[in-house]
Amino acid sequence: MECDRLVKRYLECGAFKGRGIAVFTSGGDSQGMNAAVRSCVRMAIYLGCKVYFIREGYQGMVDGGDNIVEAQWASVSGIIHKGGTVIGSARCMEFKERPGRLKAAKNLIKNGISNLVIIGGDGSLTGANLFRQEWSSLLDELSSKGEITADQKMKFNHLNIVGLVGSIDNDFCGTDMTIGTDSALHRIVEAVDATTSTAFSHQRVFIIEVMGRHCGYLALISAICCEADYMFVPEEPPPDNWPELLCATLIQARNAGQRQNTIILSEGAIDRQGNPITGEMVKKVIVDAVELDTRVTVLGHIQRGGNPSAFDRILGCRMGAEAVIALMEAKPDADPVVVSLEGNQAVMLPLMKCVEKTKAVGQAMADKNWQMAIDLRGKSFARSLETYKLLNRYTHDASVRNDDHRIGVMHVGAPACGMNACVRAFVRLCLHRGNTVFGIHDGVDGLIAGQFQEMNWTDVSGWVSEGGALLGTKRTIPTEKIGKVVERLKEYKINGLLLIGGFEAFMTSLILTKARSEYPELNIPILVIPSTISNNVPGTELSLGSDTALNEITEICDRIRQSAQGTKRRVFIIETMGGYCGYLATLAGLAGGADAAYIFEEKFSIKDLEKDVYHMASKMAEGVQRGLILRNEKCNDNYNSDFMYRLYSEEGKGVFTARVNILGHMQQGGAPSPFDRSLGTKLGIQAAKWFQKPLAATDNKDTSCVLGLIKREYTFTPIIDLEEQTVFPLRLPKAQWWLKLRPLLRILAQHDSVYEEEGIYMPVDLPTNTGAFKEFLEEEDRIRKKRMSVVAFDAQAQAALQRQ
Ligand SMILES: Nc1ncnc2c1ncn2[C@@H]1O[C@H](COP(=O)(O)OP(=O)(O)OP(=O)(O)O)[C@@H](O)[C@H]1O
Ligand SMILES: O=P(O)(O)OC[C@H]1O[C@](O)(CO)[C@@H](O)[C@@H]1O
Ligand SMILES: [Mg+2]
Repeated sequence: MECDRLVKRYLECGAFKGRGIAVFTSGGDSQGMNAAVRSCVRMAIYLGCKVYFIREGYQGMVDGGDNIVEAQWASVSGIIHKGGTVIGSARCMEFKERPGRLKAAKNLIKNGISNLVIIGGDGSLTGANLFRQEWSSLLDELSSKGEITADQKMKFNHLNIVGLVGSIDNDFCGTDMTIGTDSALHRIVEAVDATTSTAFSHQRVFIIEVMGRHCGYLALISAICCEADYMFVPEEPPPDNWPELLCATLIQARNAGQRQNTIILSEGAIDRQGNPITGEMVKKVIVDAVELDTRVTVLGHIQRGGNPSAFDRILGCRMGAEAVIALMEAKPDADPVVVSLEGNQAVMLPLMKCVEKTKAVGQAMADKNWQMAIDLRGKSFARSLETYKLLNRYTHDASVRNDDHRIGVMHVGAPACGMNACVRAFVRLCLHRGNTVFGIHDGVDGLIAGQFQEMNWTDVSGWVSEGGALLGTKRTIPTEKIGKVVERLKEYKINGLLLIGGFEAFMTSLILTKARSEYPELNIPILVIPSTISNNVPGTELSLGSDTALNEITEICDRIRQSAQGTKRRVFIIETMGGYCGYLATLAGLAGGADAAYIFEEKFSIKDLEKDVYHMASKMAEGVQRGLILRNEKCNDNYNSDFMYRLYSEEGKGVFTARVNILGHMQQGGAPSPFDRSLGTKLGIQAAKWFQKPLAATDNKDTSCVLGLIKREYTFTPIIDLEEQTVFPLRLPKAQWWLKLRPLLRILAQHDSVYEEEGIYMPVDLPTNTGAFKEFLEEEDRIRKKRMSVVAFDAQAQAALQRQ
């Protein structure tokens, strides 16, 4: 099987021996900062650097002393699941002035540090850039005052900096997501789901104020995720007559049968004159004009609290490692970079350009150039804004009507979170364009049985927050039943079909498309939206529902590990779903800080298992109490969960005990994650737009596609083209982008084999004068020593047991 390994980076262990590097967190804390700190420390140690924490952000740098401490591998153990930042963060006024920065420079040089990883927001990164620009003049001043030696001045004449954007606000231009934003959205969505139920009981209006400073991202996405009736964001102040518009919207919703309303207000919301719009102002408007019972809830710092989401942990891991590599490879004359995320790819962007662009948004807002502010926030922001507006208009769009369109929407496969949001958005936009939409219940079986429901605007109200598949779903594919499917489609005059589901939806579409020559009635546009927790459908990098599943697994792993507190050394073997696809096991392994994640795509032998068991034992010997091993349900028929349990139990005797957890259907999740809600909504919109073309009968391959997310773009790929990109017996796409994350998972788990793999599996006739051969020997030596320490520990433990 072909794997997407193109992006694999080869870096030798110890390649940058002796370099001094420091990592710190600054500005408002955010969830995921710990994952980034952990990753920086471990990658730096892997590369042979001496790595320091600077506690309390710039304040610790200015104060020096105990605030600058060397970090060890174990210093970052057991922190990945924690919110906030274990090394502290601060807003430091002293650093804004030169004397403060002078003290900071002296403290860094005293500790031999001239490489900095800054994890913070735009302010922190601006400060770091200024510091770097001033560095040589600061050194001149320190040297002239005799506070550093000439040697030190020479040795540390250059300051390298790399930025990681850690902030819940997602206000930094250049990255799709800043570390912490996704977790803040989790908090907001949980809170709004909670207020919605009480609002329903009392028929109330809730105005929820969310953070974000001058950026409306959190407000905008949470408005989409929570079906808010009205929203205020700073980048697009409401029209001057907003009080009337707002009240009319609320009344319209009530007339349509809604018992409650949600209004999302960004803390930075302003009117078109630039004056703040507050929760109390909005409340007064509603109470005075329409006398609805209204409450204001300010979510405040709750949004910055709690455990990081799976996404933020993974983002922190990826960005942290990339930052250290970028720092080590930085040339003195090159511009400093910020590590960003573009789609699924980590990219390095010029830090100052991003800071300037970020500042330009503020300027555009100050100039009341709202369109410019939106454009500068990026395409995704503008698209989200459009999505929100489209779904909140109750009126039909008279300008673009397609009244002859009769489109069916159904699920095929297992339920996945986000499916309902997708149906809601699809139904509403289609209705908006004058189409007739039929919800087909219970998949292909329901279609054949004629379970068609004509959908109205209000039929899908409240669907975004619902897990599972409200239309019902089944795994049946129409192999032997094409004739019956065609009969029903004809009966209901269906001239377009949307399938939202997993590999079975893909198969159904392929079967129907291939049957077009036999059944001309199937010459209708057919679209598949991949939606499965397994993330195994070709034509997309991410399928709907997989983010919720990942969060479920991550949370369960946290709980399982915690359950062993007080228990002596224990290893948990956790089996995840996914069929043959190792996506969930790998990503949950990264998010959970797992020691290993076994997947089908990456072959492993008994030797690997043996090595991992010894590795685990040696970690335990060094004081680690708990181990986490993930295995995908189909990673290997013979080395199944029971086998692994027995292996770990047997080999761990006297050192640790083992337990197995097979997670099963709980991975499908309860309430959808914010990402799945918003992805489902956006995919539904894209699908509805796709169907607005004339629905002419044609067997053109472009009329049967998969709608996926590829490199952050919504992409329509003809299903016929995807056939050759698929391994059908394994139900897998041939290329899977996430396989490139495997080496990182192993490095962060201190899995020595990873980057020396070539060394270990080297042919025996390797010339002995090569570096690779030397590495091979060193690796052998390391493993041998580890084994000895395990054996020694084992003997000690056994002796102790005998004494009892
Ligand atoms: N222009 C600047 N020059 C020097 N230092 C700065 C500058 N701007 C910010 N800093 C330093 O960075 C710290 C954090 O900045 P700020 O409070 O703007 O938060 P941030 O990094 O933007 O994060 P967030 O906005 O997410 O809270 C400041 O307290 C200060 O120490
Ligand atoms: O924690 P503090 O200092 O009260 O700052 C709150 C601000 O920090 C953030 O949480 C992050 O920048 C903003 O959303 C909010 O305006
Ligand atoms: Mg900021």
